[in-house]
Amino acid sequence: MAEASRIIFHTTLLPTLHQTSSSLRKRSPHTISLTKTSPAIVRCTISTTTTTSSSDTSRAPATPQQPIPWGCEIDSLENAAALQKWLTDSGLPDQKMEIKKVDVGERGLVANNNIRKGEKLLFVPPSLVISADSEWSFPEAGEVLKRYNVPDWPLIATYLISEASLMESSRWSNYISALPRQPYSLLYWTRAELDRYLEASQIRERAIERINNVTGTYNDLRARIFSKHPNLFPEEVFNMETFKWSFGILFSRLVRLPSLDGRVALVPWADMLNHSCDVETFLDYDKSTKGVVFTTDRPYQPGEQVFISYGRKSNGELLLSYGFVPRQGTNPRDSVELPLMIKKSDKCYEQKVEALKKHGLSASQCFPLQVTGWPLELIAYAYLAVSPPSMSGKFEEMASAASNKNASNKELKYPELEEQALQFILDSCESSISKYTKFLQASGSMDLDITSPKQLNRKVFLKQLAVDLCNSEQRILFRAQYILRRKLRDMRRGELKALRLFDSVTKFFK
Ligand SMILES: C[S@@+](CC[C@H](N)C(=O)[O-])C[C@H]1O[C@@H](n2cnc3c(N)ncnc32)[C@H](O)[C@@H]1O
Repeated sequence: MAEASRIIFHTTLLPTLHQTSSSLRKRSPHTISLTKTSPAIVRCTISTTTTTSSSDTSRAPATPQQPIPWGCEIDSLENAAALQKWLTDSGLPDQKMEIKKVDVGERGLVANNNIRKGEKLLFVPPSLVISADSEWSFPEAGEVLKRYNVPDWPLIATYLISEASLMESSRWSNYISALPRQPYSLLYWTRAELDRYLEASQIRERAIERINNVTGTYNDLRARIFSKHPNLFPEEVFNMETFKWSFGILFSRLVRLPSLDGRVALVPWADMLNHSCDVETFLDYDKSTKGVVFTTDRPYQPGEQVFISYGRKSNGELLLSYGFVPRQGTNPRDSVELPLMIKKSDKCYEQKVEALKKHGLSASQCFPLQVTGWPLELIAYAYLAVSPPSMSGKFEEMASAASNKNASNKELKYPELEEQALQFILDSCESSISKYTKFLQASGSMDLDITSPKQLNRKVFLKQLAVDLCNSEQRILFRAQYILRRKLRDMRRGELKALRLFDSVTKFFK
């Protein structure tokens, strides 16, 4: 599935983060009423008074918010048969899979026939795909958004809400009824939950940034477009709550199709496939069969769940967009963000920060560590951090290598700084490790303030996800710590040996 580029929200929609819940118009309590908005089309209006939508995530309420009135429970098969029938009636060819309850991912596609390795599956035709070009049931609403050049993500998010609110009147009603009412995603974690459970992980920052982007995007659409066309975009339907839902759906289901120039789309049916870190097969548009397909990288027997890859993502990224953490040690692409920083007490602090700024970096920067190693950029940053004033002539070169814009990508070598640079990275690793240890130790005694069983379930679930994430991230840090300590020990032993040799040689000449 596609990863939202952070730029997407900023292209034409500038996030303005000043709208607070108090400034939202007051409405009656959460109700579903069906209001005729055109002779042929019925639009569902919903209210969000019971929710506390806020641009400031720190104001988010501590309890889950009112569910939106469409979609279904995430683990429910209630609308799956209707979806499958509608897809078949609408041109989806016979399938070798069906929607079932599964062990991994709650609902998924399961083989009902033998499937060979290298076989193409799905063949979802373009008419069953939702993209920025899809026809709107309310064409006027689509035309307005296109006039304002709204980028694909917010456009599709608005489209989904518009179609969902039409209930049975939308051609996508069977699809939308089978979508989760509350997608698993960090968008649904409150600020307090992010602070509490993800304190040790850099994913917390990413989640806050993402929530703020979604809020900013909605506020911008509202200020620039919705408020000027209230008949097309009534606030009862197009509000923060429904946008959170639609962005949650997009983050967890939208796919980028490389053969269609990387265009993004929701692909009903294909989006029932769950992710496996072992699988190396991705969805794409197949020009020869004119459908969205994937090619199996292994055989499946009837009854076996079929998987695709959502991309080479770390466990943190999977939690951020899809709301799950793979079992520890099963994700070869797993990584952890290691924060590094130039100390304010550094004699060359200003010069170093200046050099970093020139290359789009700052005094504190995160780099990904994998079990298999770390990027050259991280080493370059570490060299810069430990460089003495006598090496100021090299700051520019180091900063350039620390940014991934360094075209040659060749490793910098400063033997005189190597030991200090490795020690610097080790110190950063150990400081991160201690944050994880603190969280993991405290996690056993958390959640004593629970007042209801529903709250308990949510808290236990979120805590388990956080514990799984922290264990997997800490494991990578432990590995890096082991390697760094060994390298430093070898280096220091080597130096000691050289020193002893030098000592005996000087004695010899005495
Ligand atoms: C594209 S949808 C897949 C279909 C989904 N299971 C459903 O029932 O709608 C992505 C969502 O499926 C679930 N999922 C996918 N792969 C998973 C996995 N390996 N482990 C746990 N949950 C998974 C997550 O809830 C994720 O947000």
